[in-house]
Amino acid sequence: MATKVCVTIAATNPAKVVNELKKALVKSDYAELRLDFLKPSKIPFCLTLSKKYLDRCVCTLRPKTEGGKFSGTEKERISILKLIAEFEPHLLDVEYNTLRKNKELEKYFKSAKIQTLVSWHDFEKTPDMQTLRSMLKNMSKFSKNIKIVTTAKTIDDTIRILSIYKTAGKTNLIAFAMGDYGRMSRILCTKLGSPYTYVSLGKPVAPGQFSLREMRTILALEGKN
Ligand SMILES: O=C1C[C@@](O)(C(=O)O)C[C@@H](O)[C@@H]1O
Repeated sequence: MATKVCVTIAATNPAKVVNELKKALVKSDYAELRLDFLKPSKIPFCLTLSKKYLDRCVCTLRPKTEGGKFSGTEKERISILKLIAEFEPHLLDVEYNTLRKNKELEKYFKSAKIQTLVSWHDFEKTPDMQTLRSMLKNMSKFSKNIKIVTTAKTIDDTIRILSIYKTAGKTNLIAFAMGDYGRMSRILCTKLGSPYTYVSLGKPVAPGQFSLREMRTILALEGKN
């Protein structure tokens, strides 16, 4: 099966988002809409403009506490997350820490049968194996789609994050590390079971991201993509 990629789109106005989305989806399987890069008031219009592509989109509304840009209150963010859910994207990325603290939101997504991607990031390090394993276990209570993204400062960090695929069980796990040392994990995660890997359209949105062109070139070396 061909390896799948997802272009992160972090544009700051709805017209640009749709423009980049159209470009991205020519060569990418999915696109991630980083809706936290938009003013909250512009998000509904952006979703309407992107509507026909949303079945290939992962929607993300990352708060500042998790390395995102969302500028409104947490109450606003929760209500926008519910609005995004109504548009039924391919996946709705929701942080583990958001779901853990908000049982009502968890119930809402479950009863509306929303496909969530429960996510957790560490922008400083890659925790030890035991911590990673228990994160995976705890996150799997919320969704079968799980994303754990850490920061690698050594090759051992990169090997450790990739090692958690051994305990992924039936989950759809996306696990890799950011940073230069983590770059190889962005490729290898797809070989270990990740449903896709994140790339950029041009400039990296996160440390170590390959561009769509670079990743497609790397994957084509295998002859199956
Ligand atoms: O979680 C991720 C992965 C990412 O941080 C990356 O490192 O490619 C990019 C983010 O936009 C996305 O939500």
